[in-house]
Amino acid sequence: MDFITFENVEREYCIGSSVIKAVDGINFKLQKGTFNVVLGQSGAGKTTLLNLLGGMDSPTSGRIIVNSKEISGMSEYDLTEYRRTQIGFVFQFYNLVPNLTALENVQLAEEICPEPLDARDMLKRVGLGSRMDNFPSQLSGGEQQRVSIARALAKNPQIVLCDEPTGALDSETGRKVLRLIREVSDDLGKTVIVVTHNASISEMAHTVLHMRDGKIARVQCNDNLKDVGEIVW
Ligand SMILES: Nc1ncnc2c1ncn2[C@@H]1O[C@H](COP(=O)(O)OP(=O)(O)OP(=O)(O)O)[C@@H](O)[C@H]1O
Repeated sequence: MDFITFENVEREYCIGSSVIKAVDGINFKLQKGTFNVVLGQSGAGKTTLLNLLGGMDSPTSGRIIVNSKEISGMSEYDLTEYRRTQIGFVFQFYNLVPNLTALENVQLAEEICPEPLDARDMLKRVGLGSRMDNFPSQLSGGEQQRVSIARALAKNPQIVLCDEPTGALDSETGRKVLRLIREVSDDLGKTVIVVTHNASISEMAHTVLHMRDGKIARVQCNDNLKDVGEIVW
């Protein structure tokens, strides 16, 4: 059964008298537990798509269905609940709280979710078992991104949304972070969606949504997924 469905979804923004169609009538379906990539140039509508799926924005028209529930048209109250319980976010610049340790940053997730996973376990899972008491400023960029992945996982969400998760990292660290995100989908059965400019990442995804000018120009389905180590960056 389809886990995520977008049906004729549009998102317009009005600026003065002009209308920008950030997302312009898109249709796609994604399956549970898969690793997916949204690819496109700057301004193509990738972040808008991610925000719509994450319940941070609502479509101007069309339907978004997640796990058999329509989230387009949900009340603010229900959307807040959806964001809290179903969605983990990983951002390009980590968004960690600077005056909290790695552990405390991950524990934040525990406080807002009904069925969180153990923060210490999640930090161990991302290879930071020995760095739990460090503040973000004491960690490298790749380590900070791993804390943010642990924080997203600690919410125990169905879906993990990643907006340019390797954008601020060098290529080797980026590979390690991507391998970790892929493992999350493989081992924990999470549905992962990664927004990126980096076309080479698409070879490790089940589904690639190629976006251009707010539209999905092509949906690419891969049967033989490459490991991140096989990808030419
Ligand atoms: N809140 C907003 N108000 C007005 N216009 C917006 C808003 N959000 C996005 N847009 C516009 O919608 C279009 C798509 O933006 P979006 O951020 O989704 O693209 P993107 O593919 O993620 O780009 P990038 O890779 O540069 O982040 C752009 O023209 C952008 O300026």
